[in-house]
Amino acid sequence: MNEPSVMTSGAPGSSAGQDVAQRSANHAAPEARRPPAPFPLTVITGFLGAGKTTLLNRLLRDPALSDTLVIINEFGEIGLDHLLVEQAGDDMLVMTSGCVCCSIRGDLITTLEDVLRRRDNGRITPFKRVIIETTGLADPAPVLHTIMYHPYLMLRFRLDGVVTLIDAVNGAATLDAHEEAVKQAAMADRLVIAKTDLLEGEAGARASADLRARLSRLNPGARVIDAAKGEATPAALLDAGLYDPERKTLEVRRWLNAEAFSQRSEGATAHHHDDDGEDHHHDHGGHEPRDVNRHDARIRAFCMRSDAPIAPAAFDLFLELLRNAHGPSLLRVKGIVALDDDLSRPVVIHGVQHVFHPPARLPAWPDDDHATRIVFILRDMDPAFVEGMWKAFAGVPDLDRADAAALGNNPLAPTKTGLLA
Ligand SMILES: Nc1nc2c(ncn2[C@@H]2O[C@H](COP(=O)(O)OP(=O)(O)OP(=O)(O)O)[C@@H](O)[C@H]2O)c(=O)[nH]1
Repeated sequence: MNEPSVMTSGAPGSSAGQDVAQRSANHAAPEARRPPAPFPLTVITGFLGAGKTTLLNRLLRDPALSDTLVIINEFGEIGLDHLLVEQAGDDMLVMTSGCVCCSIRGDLITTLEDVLRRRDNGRITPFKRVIIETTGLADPAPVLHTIMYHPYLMLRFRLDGVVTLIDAVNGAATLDAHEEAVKQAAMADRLVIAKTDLLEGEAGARASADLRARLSRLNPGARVIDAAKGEATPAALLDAGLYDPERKTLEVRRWLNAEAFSQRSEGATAHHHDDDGEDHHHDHGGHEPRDVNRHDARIRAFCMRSDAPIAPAAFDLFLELLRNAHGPSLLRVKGIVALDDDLSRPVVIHGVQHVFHPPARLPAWPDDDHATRIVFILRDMDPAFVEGMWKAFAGVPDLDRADAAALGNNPLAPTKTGLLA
C-alpha cells in the first residue's frame, strides 16, 4: 500500500528526497505501531457573501460528509455563520477571535490540537474529515501553513484541497477591487462559481463565460465548478489532494494537472499564456500591471518542464533560495522532480509561499513522462527568473548566464588564503 501521508510527514526543513518507499515499508509494522492515518482537511474560502455557508450547508446534507468536523472562522466578536449552518453540536466549532490570516493562527493551532485531543480521548464523535470555512476576508495561506508546518498537526492532518467560492454576479467586480479575492482564486484546487442561476439572457451567459475564462487564466490547474448546476458535489470538491483514499494510491498526475498549464521548457522559446489570454512568444520583463484587471496582471501561472535531472543538493539550494528570497510571490508550487542520484524515483514538492512540505521521494514515476514538471502560480514574479534560476542550479547551459559549474567553481571567487593560494 502506498504511504497516505506522503505530503504531511517528516520534519520541516528536511532535505530533498525523503524516502516514501522506506516509510511505506513501515506500514508492514504491526497495527499498534502504525501512526493513525492523517485526516483530510479542506479549506473553503471565498469573498464576503460569495456563497461559502450555502455550499457548506448543502455538502453537510450529503451522507458522504457525515463524519466531518466543521470549523468556522468568524471575523469580529460574534460568530453568526454557525446559525446559518444547519448542523450544529459536537461537529461544529466557531472561532470568533479574529481574521484567520492575522491573530487567529495561534487559535487555529490550539483549536486543531484541542479537537484531536478530544477525539483521541473519545470525548467527541470520531470525525474522519475536517473542513475549515474561513472568513470572507481571509488569506488562505496561513491556514495552509498551519497544517503544512506545525510538527504535530502535519502528522495528523493532510491538506486535501482549497475550495474557493466566486459569486457569478459580483465575482468579476470583486476580483477587480480586492487583491485578496484574486489570491483566494489563485491558490485554489477547486473554483466554485455560485449564483449562476441569477444570471439572465445572453449578457448573463457572456458574463459567466468571461468569469470562467478569467479564473482559468489565473489558476489553470483548478477545476471550475458551477454550483447552480449541481456540480458542487462532495466527489467534485473533496479528495483533491495527492493521496487518493478511494484507490489508496498517490495520484500525482491528477494532483499536479500540469497539462492544464502553459509549458516553459528549457531550450524552447519562452511561451506562456499571458493575463490577456493571448499566446506570446516572448517575455514581458517586469510584468507591470497594465490593464483593467490590475490584480490579475500580477499573477503568472505556468508549468516549468525540464529534461535535465538535478543533483539533490542543487535542488535543495534552488528551493531554499526561492522560499527565502521570494516566498511571498510563490502562491502555490507543486511539482515532480527528477533527482540525479536516483532517476527511477522522483520527488514531489508542494509549497505555499515560504512554507514547503519536505520533498518526498516516490517509489516510482507515475507515468512514462520522466521529466521534471513544476507548476507555479506566482505573484509579482517573472517566470523567466524562476526558469533562469532552475537552469543555473540544474546546470543547463544558457546564453548570458553563468552555468552551475561557473557559479560553484569560480577561480576568482575570494578564498580564505587569497587569490594566489
Ligand atoms: N441564487 C443563489 N443565491 C445564492 C447561491 N449561493 C448563495 N446564495 C445566497 O447568497 C447569500 C450569501 O451566501 P452565503 O452562503 O451566506 O455566503 P458566505 O460566503 O458564507 O458569506 P459570508 O460568510 O458573509 O462571507 C445568501 O443570501 C445565499 O442565499 C446560489 O448559488 N444561488
